Amino acid sequence: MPAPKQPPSTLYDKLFALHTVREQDDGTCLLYIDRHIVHEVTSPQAFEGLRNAKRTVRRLDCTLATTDHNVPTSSRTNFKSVKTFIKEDDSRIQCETLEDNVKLFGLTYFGMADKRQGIVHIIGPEQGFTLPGTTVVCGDSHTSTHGAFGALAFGIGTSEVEHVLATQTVLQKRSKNMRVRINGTLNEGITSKDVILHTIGVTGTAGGTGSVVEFCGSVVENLSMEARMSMTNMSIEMGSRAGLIAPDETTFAYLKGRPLAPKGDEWEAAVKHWRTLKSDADAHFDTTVDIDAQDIEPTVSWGTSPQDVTSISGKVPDPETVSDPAKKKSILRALEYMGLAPNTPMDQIKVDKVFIGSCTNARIEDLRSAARVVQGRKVADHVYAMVVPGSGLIRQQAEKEGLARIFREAGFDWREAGCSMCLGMNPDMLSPQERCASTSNRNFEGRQGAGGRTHLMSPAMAAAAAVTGKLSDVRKLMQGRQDIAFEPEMDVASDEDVPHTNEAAPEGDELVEEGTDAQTESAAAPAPQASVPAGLPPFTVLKGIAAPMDISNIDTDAIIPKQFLKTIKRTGLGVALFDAWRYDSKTHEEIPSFVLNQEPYRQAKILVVSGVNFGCGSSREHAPWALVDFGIRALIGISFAEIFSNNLTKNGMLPVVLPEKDVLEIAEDARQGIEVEVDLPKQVVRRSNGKEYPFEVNSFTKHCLINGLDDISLTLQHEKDISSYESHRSATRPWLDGLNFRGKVPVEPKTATEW
Ligand SMILES: CC(C)[C@H](C(=O)O)[C@@H](O)C(=O)O
Ligand code: SF4
Repeated sequence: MPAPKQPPSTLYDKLFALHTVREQDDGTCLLYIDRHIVHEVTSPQAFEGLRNAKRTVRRLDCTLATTDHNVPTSSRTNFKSVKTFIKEDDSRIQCETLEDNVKLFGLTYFGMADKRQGIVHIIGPEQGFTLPGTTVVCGDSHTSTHGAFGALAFGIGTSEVEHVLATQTVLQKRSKNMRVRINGTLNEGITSKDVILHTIGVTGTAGGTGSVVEFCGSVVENLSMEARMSMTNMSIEMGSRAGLIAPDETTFAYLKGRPLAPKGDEWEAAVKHWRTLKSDADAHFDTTVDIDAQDIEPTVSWGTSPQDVTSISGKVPDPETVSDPAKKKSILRALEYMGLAPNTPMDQIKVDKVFIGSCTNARIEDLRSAARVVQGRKVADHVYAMVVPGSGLIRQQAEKEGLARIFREAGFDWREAGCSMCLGMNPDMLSPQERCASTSNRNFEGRQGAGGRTHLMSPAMAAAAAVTGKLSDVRKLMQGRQDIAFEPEMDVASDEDVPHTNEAAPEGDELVEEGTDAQTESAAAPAPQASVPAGLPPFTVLKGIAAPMDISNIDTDAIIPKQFLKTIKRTGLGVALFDAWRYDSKTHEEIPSFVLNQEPYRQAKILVVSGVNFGCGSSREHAPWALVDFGIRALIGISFAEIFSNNLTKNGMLPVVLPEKDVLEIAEDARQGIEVEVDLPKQVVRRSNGKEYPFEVNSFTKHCLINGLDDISLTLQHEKDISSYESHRSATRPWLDGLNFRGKVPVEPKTATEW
């Protein structure tokens, strides 16, 4: 009998189906995770959970750890250990905690002494750990980067990190399908960073909410892998769950020969499978956005959200010309923060600092493109400019190609790999009011340092700003210039002949060679039995004071700023909730006008948000932890960012989504200090006048919240399904098993009983 004809599907639909271990009646699916990358910021509490429950890491061969956010980018020539190298206590503790967990659980780890260390989203692709057709997760919102390979890649919160470590799965609902089609030919001097900034300007930061976005069209097809990654990296800034690009010959050529990519016959089999990974011609997309390449100019941001962009030949917007009051208010607020006057030509804005780095633009091509602009020029006198390669290997390659020399001769600071000034969790930070031309992805208030002002742009544009001292059209600087070719192939293996900047063996890194056996053995260790569900406080009916907030796009950096992410605990963050808005930065006294500093809102149990897209940006679960620690258990709003919303429910909190009209009515009670009731069993919000507002909630989420159930124990009840999925995966996609890896791996893991 012929196989039933499959309906046309999108690449996302195919990837989702390929990874579904089981599906519940309400559509919640258990998805198998092929690749898990771990960093020091979002993992300590997850490992703590595993330790407490005496659970092990299910698939050591599918998990890779590195340290990136907290690491100083100063020279590592004298690096001995994290303990002696990292001066800030909280940063050091977070990195040491990762190293302790790496040893305890037996993870593969690229530590600071290893030249393969770097930003999570750079090292995964660089090593061939990220592969087409896989699911990739990390406790980090920019995991979307890996979607450039045709992988379903998305950020998760810390509770989900723990879930993946223990079960190698996540619970997911299907997203909608969105397509961004970019056709035509890019003009001279336009890079993929301009393309994605322009696209976000068109869609807005909430344009992709609820969707997985596939980028396609001739422009995308002609981009290199590095350039594609800059685009999928920023797909999270459109609010989408993930960004995807169908794998093609460019993808395969990039991956071939990478240390963790399949080899020999497995390579052939893998490529055969990868070639099937594309959307069918007649597949249905819920939304399509068409962009004409000719409309894209060098693009820069002027405000405090990645959607606040314009062309370098444009001007700072004038709020007086905007009729929508909410939009006008948000422009006014952004201009005040950015210290910009309306109608200022963008190319007259002077900068103090230039940052070339981050998971968006710290790859070798990015450095080449910046070096082309910089060569033979000097950094402007009043500017401090830095280049921070995305990994130790990129740094090494750039030195080999002479790029480092070009930067140094021009007056750039040439740094070691890490997240650096992208979010200032390490010593690289802006001072208040300092203005920075940055190749990173977020220009939120305080993102690069409290009071710092960020303008997002491409590496070439950032280089142009460095040498001219102001935002500048890079095309003018390139006129009549000969293009320099930087051709050497990048060596991504762990080559012991090439000395790393760290000569000494690290104290903390007890490493053994060739641990593949240990890896495979422990990967095959029997999964622990389900324990009694660890208790979350059950959520039934909540009645209390509701605090009103009416700003749109409140990001998680605002809810809990970066300096508070350096904790290894879940508790105690309530005092830091909305820190920059709640306390004066100089006196640290409460700002009386901020709602949570007022009575009765100090006792608020509910937030009523009458702006859209609350919780956008980072995946930090610290945001819900801070809210719950303050006393908030429910949020009522028009729309919430997806990772944030997920993180709420994993912490026993309820996001209630209602139409704007309803939210505004409830906000009225909130403003008057009247209590509001959220009834989860009946799925209604009730005002004191008795008016009820019904809301939707996924039945599985409702069940877990009402019963205070933790997902891991529930998932482990489906151990048989997970194991049989794994057997099928090994039989059909064997290249995904085991780390095909000749490098160093940590000492053997302890077993749960040894703890
Ligand atoms: C620290 C981490 C949770 C965060 C993220 O999720 O994105 C960070 O990488 C960021 O860019 O804000
Ligand atoms: S966005 Fe910045 S902080 Fe986040 S992972 Fe990328 S480089 Fe690091």
